Amino acid sequence: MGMKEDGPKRPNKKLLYYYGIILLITILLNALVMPALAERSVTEVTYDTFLEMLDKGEVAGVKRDSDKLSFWTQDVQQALNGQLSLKNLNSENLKIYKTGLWPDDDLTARLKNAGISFSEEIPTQASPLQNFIFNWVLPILMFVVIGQILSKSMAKRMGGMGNAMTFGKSNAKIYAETETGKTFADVAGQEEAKEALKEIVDFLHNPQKYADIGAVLPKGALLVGPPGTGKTLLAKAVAGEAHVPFFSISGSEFVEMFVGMGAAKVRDLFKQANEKAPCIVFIDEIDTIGKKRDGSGFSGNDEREQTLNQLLTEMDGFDGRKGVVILAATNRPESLDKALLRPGRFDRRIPVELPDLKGRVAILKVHAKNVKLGSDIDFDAIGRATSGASGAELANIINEGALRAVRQGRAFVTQADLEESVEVVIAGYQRKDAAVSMNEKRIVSYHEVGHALVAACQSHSAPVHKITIIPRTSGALGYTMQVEEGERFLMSKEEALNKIATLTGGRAAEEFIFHSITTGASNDIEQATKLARAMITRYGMSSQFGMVALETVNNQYLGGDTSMVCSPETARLVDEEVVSIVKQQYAKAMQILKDNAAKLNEIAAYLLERETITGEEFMEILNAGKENAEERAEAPKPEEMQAAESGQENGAAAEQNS
Ligand SMILES: Nc1ncnc2c1ncn2[C@@H]1O[C@H](COP(=O)(O)OP(=O)(O)OP(=O)(O)O)[C@@H](O)[C@H]1O
Ligand SMILES: [Zn+2]
Repeated sequence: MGMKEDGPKRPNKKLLYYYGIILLITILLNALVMPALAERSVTEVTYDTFLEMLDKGEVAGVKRDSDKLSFWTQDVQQALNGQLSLKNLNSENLKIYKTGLWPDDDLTARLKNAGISFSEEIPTQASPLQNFIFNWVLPILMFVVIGQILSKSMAKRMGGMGNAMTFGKSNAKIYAETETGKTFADVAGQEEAKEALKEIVDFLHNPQKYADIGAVLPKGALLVGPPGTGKTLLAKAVAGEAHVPFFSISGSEFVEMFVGMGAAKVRDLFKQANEKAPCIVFIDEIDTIGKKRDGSGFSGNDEREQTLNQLLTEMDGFDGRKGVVILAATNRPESLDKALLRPGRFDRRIPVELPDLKGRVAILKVHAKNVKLGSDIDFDAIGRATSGASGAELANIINEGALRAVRQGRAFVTQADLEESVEVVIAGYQRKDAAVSMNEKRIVSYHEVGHALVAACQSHSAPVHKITIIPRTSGALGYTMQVEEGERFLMSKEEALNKIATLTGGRAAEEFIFHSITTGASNDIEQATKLARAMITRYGMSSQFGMVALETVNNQYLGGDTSMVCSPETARLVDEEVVSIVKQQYAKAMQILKDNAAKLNEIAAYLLERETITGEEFMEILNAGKENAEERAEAPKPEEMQAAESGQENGAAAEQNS
């Protein structure tokens, strides 16, 4: 375990270097700069000027060198004798002169007569000690003081590492949170993750039990999932349940440091963790240091690599039986260096997925625990309307709802508050001041009703929950919200096609009614294209290619950017099929709108007047005077508010008004 000795050694070495440099500077000053300065203050005069000054009695001391004669005035002599304070030495009248040597035999006698001191050697200053102090001790002391001040301020910038001279001993308080105060009860849903973590809690409670039987628990577990799903919360809950200290640091904190500091920080973290064992060490965003090392040799990020290597060394080095458990979180597991995932390191992987309907309802309830609720609250409805929302977003929805209640001067939260805050979280706040022209509002009305009508007239799409043309801060000028009735896991090919048709419904309505189109459909277009492409390349729903993966998803949890894994020729065919799918669905949507032109006009006018209509109102108008109305109502569809879902109509129309 080299790490223990390594820590303190490093700063000592640094200190030595530093003092070495100070010494060097001082020597240089004394050897080069001082004489040069002294040389400057010597004025060269002719020999007869010397004689003249000598006659006038201005010369107080003379020194003979092999090649020159130096002499000086009374003031200098006094200074040399220590009778004058040093600060006067610089003044004008304190001059040392020199002149060439002249064969002058009676000079000695004349000097003697005049009582002038003369020598072969320049008389040393009165106090050699003083000289020593000024030339050596003071400069060195000064450097030491400056060094201390600099290192302190440097340490401060590095996030309170304390004294830079003692890097190895930075204070525990930065990471440690002795009691997190969180328990598994604070984490709603995530039952599998909790189950997997319970073993770790048990181990921390009773390491001896595991040691006795010879079992070794994994040193580390990797929490993997999309942002905001409660990974940090789970790690805290483990520490809370086990009543052990919680050391937390984010991967990015390691990398922002100076070269070598990341590795030092890792060493430091583990040293402290070892001292406080049993404990939890939580490393958030581990991907920032744990990224795959590219074997390209010319790596632009030595610092990161060094930090990662140090982390691996530490993980191998420490004794798992002591009770230090390392939890790390990431939402880009695919980018992690394989070395991190080897046995003895983060060999246990705990998925922390987006909550399902049950999970969402549970999370809403957990966060509503301390919120005063009205009697009309229906968490189930909110849960259904928030498919795809993360725990963090759900927590936010509850809080937004409570804030809205306060704004409206109520003492409790109503269902309307929560419904509005769902929309705030999805699409931003209402923009009441947005100056959307009447003409644009009309276009938006038709666009949204177009979506809704196409959705409602197809058998396999989620019921319309709400249509609104109130602009939102996200730039949406309106949107149609579809909410499925239950949990949803699979999508059939037919449903996928219908979804594309629904997405094209907005643009189709614009074209049908106004014979001109706007930029308002950009988001619809993007989503329709994405889905059509995925059907072909990932879901095997293309008759042309069948069950062949033509794309890989690079990032499972973050937006899922993909890359094609096929020949350029195939890629071209895929593009063609994407175009053809979207075109077909657009034609289908257009046909639906043409068949229901009267309803389209009627509902759009109603929406324009009301600005927001509910799914029931929509269906009522749609079904009025229709015989086959019940057809749709009989096909209850599972949840999933289609992300088009709430289609945000961004685009130039929005930009013009903002
Ligand atoms: N399952 C859950 N139960 C209760 N609250 C949750 C849950 N998931 C998330 N939250 C809420 O969301 C907040 C943010 O979650 P947390 O920071 O743990 O997410 P994370 O997965 O670590 O996110 P990131 O990947 O962005 O770091 C929590 O503080 C909590 O309020
Ligand atoms: Zn749209």
